[in-house]
Amino acid sequence: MPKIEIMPSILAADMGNLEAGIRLCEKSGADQIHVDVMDGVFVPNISMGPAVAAMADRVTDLPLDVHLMLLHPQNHIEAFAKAGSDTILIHIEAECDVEDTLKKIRDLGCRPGITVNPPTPVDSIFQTLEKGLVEEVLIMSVNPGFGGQGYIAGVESKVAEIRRRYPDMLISIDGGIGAETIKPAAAHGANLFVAGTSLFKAPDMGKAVSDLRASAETAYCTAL
Ligand SMILES: O=C(CO)[C@H](O)[C@H](O)COP(=O)(O)O
Repeated sequence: MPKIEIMPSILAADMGNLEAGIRLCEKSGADQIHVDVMDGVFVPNISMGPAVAAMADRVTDLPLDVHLMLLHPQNHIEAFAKAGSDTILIHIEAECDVEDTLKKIRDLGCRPGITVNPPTPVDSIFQTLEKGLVEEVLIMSVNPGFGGQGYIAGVESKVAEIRRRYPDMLISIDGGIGAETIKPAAAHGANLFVAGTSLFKAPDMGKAVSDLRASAETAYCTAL
């Protein structure tokens, strides 16, 4: 079984005290910090930029998994690499030369990742995977732009298809992940789980992280 990792999305943190939110993730046993970057064009919302990623990098030793919901990610990867990102994910739907941008992310010393929106067929990313340009696939289980949305059931078939073709790939799922929805996602082969609302609204984030991890591990094993 691949390592199950829980990645809190700091989009759901109190923006008035983001540093405390990041420290809470670390104290709660999270594995990585997920940073949601929105440009108000690719998605109808604006969130955070490289300065926030740099702050996160200063306050935690956890890896930063940076999700660029940007129409033109190629213009910003250098800034996010400099800010201390460990993984930089771009969208297959972005207006850029996707292969070239993934190569540049790797050249900048980061792990390149590719993200797929709910309406986009999974085979759209196969060429990038075949060419070995991707180290993490992120399957969106909500239409991107806002936290706190409901999980779109059925996207797990994309996870299963990637896991079948690429048994060693890191596969993350993002959107509406909580105690129940993590189970089908894990049972279909996801091993990295982004959770915003369910973790930041939990009365005890440490318990919520352990419970999510335990549910995912059980669901993953049961499916084998
Ligand atoms: O990418 C995102 C939104 O575009 C968020 O990461 C995602 O929605 C997680 O938040 P929540 O767990 O609250 O759904």
